[in-house]
Amino acid sequence: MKYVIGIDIGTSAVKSVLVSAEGKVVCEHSESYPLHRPEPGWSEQNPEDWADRTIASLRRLMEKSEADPADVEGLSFSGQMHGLVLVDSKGKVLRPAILWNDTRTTQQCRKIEKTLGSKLLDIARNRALEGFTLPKILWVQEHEPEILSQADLFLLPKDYVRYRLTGSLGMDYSDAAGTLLLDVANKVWSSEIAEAFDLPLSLCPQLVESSELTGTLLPEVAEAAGLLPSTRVFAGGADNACGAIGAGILGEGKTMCSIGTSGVVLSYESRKDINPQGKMHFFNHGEENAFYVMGVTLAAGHSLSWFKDTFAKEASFDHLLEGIEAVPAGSGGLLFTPYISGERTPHADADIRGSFIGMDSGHTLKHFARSVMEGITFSLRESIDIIRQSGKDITEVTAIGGGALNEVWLQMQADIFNANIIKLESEQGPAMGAAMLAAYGCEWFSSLAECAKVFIRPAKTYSPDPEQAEVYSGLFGIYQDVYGQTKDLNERLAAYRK
Ligand SMILES: Nc1ncnc2c1ncn2[C@@H]1O[C@H](COP(=O)(O)OP(=O)(O)O)[C@@H](O)[C@H]1O
Ligand SMILES: O=C(CO)[C@@H](O)[C@H](O)COP(=O)(O)O
Repeated sequence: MKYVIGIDIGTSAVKSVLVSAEGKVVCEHSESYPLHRPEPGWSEQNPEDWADRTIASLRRLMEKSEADPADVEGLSFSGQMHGLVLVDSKGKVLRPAILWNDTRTTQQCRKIEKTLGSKLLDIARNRALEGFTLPKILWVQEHEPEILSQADLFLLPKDYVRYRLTGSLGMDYSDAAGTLLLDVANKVWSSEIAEAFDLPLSLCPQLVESSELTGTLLPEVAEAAGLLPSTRVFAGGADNACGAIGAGILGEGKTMCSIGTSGVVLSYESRKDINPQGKMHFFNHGEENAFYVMGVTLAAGHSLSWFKDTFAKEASFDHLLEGIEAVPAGSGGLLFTPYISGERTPHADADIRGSFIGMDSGHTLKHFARSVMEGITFSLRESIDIIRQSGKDITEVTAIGGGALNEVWLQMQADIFNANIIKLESEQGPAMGAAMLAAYGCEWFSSLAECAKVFIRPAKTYSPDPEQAEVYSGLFGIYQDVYGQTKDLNERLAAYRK
């Protein structure tokens, strides 16, 4: 039996899957790591935690599966996007990584817009958002110049882990697209953007394709991970690009919805010359010379995990959501907006915060839990609508991420999106996509699409219930009004956020 391994460096944990040549996930293992919030709006992780937990996760995967290490032909990565890792010329990390959901960089975003004007959308194809990497580099330039002056390279989370496992440095196009330093259509670093902010182009790592061979495991890493030093390591991609591969979003007309820490609605795009004018993200795919458009809910799964940790800490997700189907659609008039860390799509607003509207003395913990799930899903529906308005037909959506573990949530997605929802055998889309990149890199298949025919296993389809869809359609209008009605209140409350 031969295998590949996919590793997803998520925000909450690293997840590893061992996948057979038939595309079956024979074993999976997850190791979590902390997220630090030293100031309101900041979000940091220690890159060493990612590397350490990845090696531990590989060791446990090999021990649990009892697979022969000689049968593991290759591995690859998926990683949370945009996080800034600065390393010196010896590869030493210079400060904690600043993550995708850190919103300290509003001023730097305004500076980017002012300096580049329309060139930003022409070259990087995306607007300046707090989560992206260039604003983070400019924040370090302004607030910690002594750190930036020591930096030899910037890396993204999975690139740092790959470097620690193989000793080789590089970044793939799908992740580079989320930095705002890439000329997305032409697949080169933009000297124009770098020069505009006095950044040397040498700060940007060598660019590679996601399926490119980048080396083999360092002997000491191989020993610690229970693998062979000859194991081939392929570059990998952004978690959303890998999620797209793992969900089979490999052709026009295909759409996925991922509910991880963030929430994402993503549609395949083959044209490199479209410019969504910043309404949606537009990034390079992990498939060569393909792209995708995407909308992001900053706190999707995070809203539910925040709710659980705050109000039902001892409960598991399954326990918290047990019986949730008995609460009617609309949660008895309780409406939640998932803006607990600000929002991206359609409201690029780092200052907005969440609300529960319509609290009633009859509401129970279950009403609140259901309204959190509904609010998250309404937010994702806003991205579905923008993609539909751009001319794409969305009748079927593949669901991945931790949120796809709950059947009621899958049905809710069908009802709120008014589309069929496909659940796959494994919800581990990004890790599966990384495993597929390794399988393609190992030349088991002639293309990712051929690999998808074998590796992607639909398990169940959820179709919209017309009555529920009708109820949700009415509520969606009310949901959409909450942003405008709470914006000013939240701006006034911002002074009290300490
Ligand atoms: N059993 C479950 N039912 C519903 N939602 C779940 C369940 N388990 C996890 N989740 C949701 O999935 C999220 C984690 O998803 P995951 O894809 O692992 O995230 P990430 O890749 O960002 O680390 C949690 O924040 C939670 O909201
Ligand atoms: O910022 C984005 C995409 O632009 C996020 O989607 C991150 O890539 C993190 O993803 P998860 O940890 O939620 O999978």
